[in-house]
Amino acid sequence: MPLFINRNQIFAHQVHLLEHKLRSKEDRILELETENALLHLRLAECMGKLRRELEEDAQAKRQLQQQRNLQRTSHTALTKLMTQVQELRRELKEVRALYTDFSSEMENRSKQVLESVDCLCCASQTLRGNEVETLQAQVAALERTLQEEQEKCRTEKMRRRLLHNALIELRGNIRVHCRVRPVLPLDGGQGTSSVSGSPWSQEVVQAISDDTVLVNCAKAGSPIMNKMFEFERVHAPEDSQDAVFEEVKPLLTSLLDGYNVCIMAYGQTGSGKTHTMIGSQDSSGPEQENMQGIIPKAAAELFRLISEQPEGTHTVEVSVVEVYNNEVLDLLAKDEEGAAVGMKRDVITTSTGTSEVPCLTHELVQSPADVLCLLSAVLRLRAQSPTLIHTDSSRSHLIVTLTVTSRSPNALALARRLQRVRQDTQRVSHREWWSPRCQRAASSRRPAEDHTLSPASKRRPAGDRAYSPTSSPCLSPCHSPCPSPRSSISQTPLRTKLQLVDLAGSECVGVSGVTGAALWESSCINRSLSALSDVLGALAEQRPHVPYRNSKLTHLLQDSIGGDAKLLVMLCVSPAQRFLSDSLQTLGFGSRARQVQRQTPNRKNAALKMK
Ligand SMILES: Nc1ncnc2c1ncn2[C@@H]1O[C@H](COP(=O)(O)OP(=O)(O)OP(=O)(O)O)[C@@H](O)[C@H]1O
Repeated sequence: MPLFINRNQIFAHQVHLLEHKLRSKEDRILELETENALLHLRLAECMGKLRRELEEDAQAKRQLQQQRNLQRTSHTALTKLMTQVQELRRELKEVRALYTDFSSEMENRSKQVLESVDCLCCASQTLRGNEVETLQAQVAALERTLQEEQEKCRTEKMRRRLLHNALIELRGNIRVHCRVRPVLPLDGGQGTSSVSGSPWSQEVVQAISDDTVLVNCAKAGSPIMNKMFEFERVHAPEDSQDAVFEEVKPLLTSLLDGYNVCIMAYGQTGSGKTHTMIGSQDSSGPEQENMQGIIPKAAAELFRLISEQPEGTHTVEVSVVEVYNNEVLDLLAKDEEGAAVGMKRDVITTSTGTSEVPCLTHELVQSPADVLCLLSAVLRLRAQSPTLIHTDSSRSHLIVTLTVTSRSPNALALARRLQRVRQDTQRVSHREWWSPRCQRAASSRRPAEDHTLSPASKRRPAGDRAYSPTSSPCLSPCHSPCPSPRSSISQTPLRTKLQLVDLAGSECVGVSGVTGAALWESSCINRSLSALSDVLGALAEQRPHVPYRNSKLTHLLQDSIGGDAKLLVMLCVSPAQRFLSDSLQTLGFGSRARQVQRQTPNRKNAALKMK
């Protein structure tokens, strides 16, 4: 073994030892770090657990608080309930007490009543026969008084109506009635078969009294906005055909007093014009009579009135025309084989200024049944076609005219008076017209044939575009009374016309969904109705020029609208929301018609003098 230990070796040994120590320290550090990391992990886990536990704790506390709140509110509610139960018990006790009192009182009273009934029975048994008779007489007298009072009331009502009618006549012989029909499946829109369930069929037009219609114009969801319209008579949906006719009937007596009468139904498509004027055709038997409209009922009433006149003094002729696509068709005309065909006719203005349809077929009728027979034959010819609104939509205006010729002594005298009045009026206006100044103006402006024209037609303003120079003194010897010398008027019968008009309905083509030929029909209908509206507007504003000739319809009805006929416009309206704007338009038309102030006719004065 060497004695000397190399220092280097010692150092190396020490270094080795130190390195060993270092390594073991490093291992220890590594171990400690690993431990530290594990401890961190465990700490994090513990922290998470602790946080969760804290949250659960907080939630449990919240739930506890909620439960406590719930307990508190339920306790309060329970207390209230208990108080209410106590109050109810108290009230029940009071009611029971009241009931007991009441029942005992009732018992007492019924006992008293029974006693008094017993007494009365005894008394009645003891009543002498003549006392009973006195009582019976008193009852009879009371009943009589009641009947008298009822009669007085009826007379008073009638007097009021007559006064009302007189007032209307003073206002110008135009009266406007309105009929609101019931809500029908067609109001609900296409494909709807029931009246309920569709917002369109909501009732917005209502007859609120005998003479007032109320319209709720508000849109869905917005506040109520009402408009009121007043007419001479307003019929509610439940009013029957008879009730409607009763209000029209008094007009017919005027026919025999020398007035022309015109009854015209106006309204949008499907509003009930045909139902009102002609009636329902699909029912049979006695029911059919109730469903008859104004035309058949008016014919029956006319013949009834005639039956009260001296026998054989009155004749009635019927003519029926249709205004279809602004053409006048004679529905009673027959072809060579005798088949009914709608034959085209013209409308002209006669020398007396009245409108006339030359060559129009007039059928002599002897009874209302004859009129019905003719009517049902011509209705087959009338243009009809289905639209989205109405399956039997009339595509034309129908004008049924009953001309009454009266030869009774009274009528002949009245006719003489009328002729004289007319001749005098014409002479005066002729003198006014044919003044030297006018002569000069006329000779410079008009061709030679003009002096065949009547003063009435000469006075027509130049703006009236259909001015006809072809007028002759008498175009239709049978149906246009013309001015004649005084010697020839002595036997002229009295002729009056009853015109019954079922107008075609106005329609919005977007809603009715018409195309092709029906679209053209629609535009013709709307144009003629707006011409009618223009005529009324011009008359209401008393404009010098009234555009009768803008349409065949207004030209045909010229005498009835602007002349001295008694005119009744029957406005037909649907009550439903779907047709609100159409209904407003119809009611506006009626209001305009009411504003027309016509001159009191000369024939009225003559008729009054006759009486
Ligand atoms: N007051 C009413 N009561 C019961 N039903 C009615 C009434 N008015 C109309 N109707 C019914 O409503 C429908 C349409 O009526 P109507 O044919 O008279 O309409 P309109 O006005 O003549 O239509 P259009 O102008 O299109 O010919 C018909 O089925 C008719 O029976």
